[in-house]
Amino acid sequence: MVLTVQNVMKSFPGADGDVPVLRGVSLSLERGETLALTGESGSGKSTLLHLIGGLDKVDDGSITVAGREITSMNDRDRSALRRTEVGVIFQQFNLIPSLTVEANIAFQARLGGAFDADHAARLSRALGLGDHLSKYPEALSGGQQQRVAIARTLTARPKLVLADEPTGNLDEATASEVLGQMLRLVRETGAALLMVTHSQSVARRMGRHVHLSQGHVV
Ligand SMILES: Nc1ncnc2c1ncn2[C@@H]1O[C@H](COP(=O)(O)OP(=O)(O)OP(=O)(O)O)[C@@H](O)[C@H]1O
Repeated sequence: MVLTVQNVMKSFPGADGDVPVLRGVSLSLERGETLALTGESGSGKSTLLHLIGGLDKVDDGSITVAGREITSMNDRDRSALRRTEVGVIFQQFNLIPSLTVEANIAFQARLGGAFDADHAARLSRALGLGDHLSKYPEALSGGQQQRVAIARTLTARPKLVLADEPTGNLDEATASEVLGQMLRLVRETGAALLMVTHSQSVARRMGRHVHLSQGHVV
């Protein structure tokens, strides 16, 4: 199992006391599995992704990533795990403007000490970025920038990829193509993928689908 989420609870402070967002969420993902996470706006999808990514802390319950329980880890160990085992792809690409495409792609793997130039070159080619490696992000289209963000994440060989509406701001045809490339590469690298999406057509292309409602997975 790459990911096990057990009975996770999370509330945020509101005007009239704490407002529960996750009320006992459980799910799991095996190596190579792809899972779509849907739910209404405000249902807690991003919150759950942040907790799994170790960017926020649960109130109760446990989260195990690549065999390690993260809720009891200190911040340093959690960031180390995030660098080496977890890859995150958000709607905003968060590319570094002063680095070339090639350096952006290498960045995360270098940070985690796992850079493999051949692997990076293969991923760049597979994502159609071969001719753009010496350019800077500003010279690329949105779809190309998103492909760089995907290549950057997968170059680090994460066991778990967390994606929050990664193709949400691309036109339909480009979104479909980028998603196809991403799914193929995730499968090839054997990673597990958890993807938040509002799109039923995106959800249908994933191996499994869970829906977040009233603080529970249904
Ligand atoms: N840091 C925070 N402090 C207070 N409330 C928060 C915080 N983060 C999220 N919330 C609240 O938790 C609820 C769930 O938010 P979350 O962003 O997880 O929803 P979502 O399902 O990802 O929504 P969307 O589809 O609109 O992105 C919302 O009511 C939000 O206002």
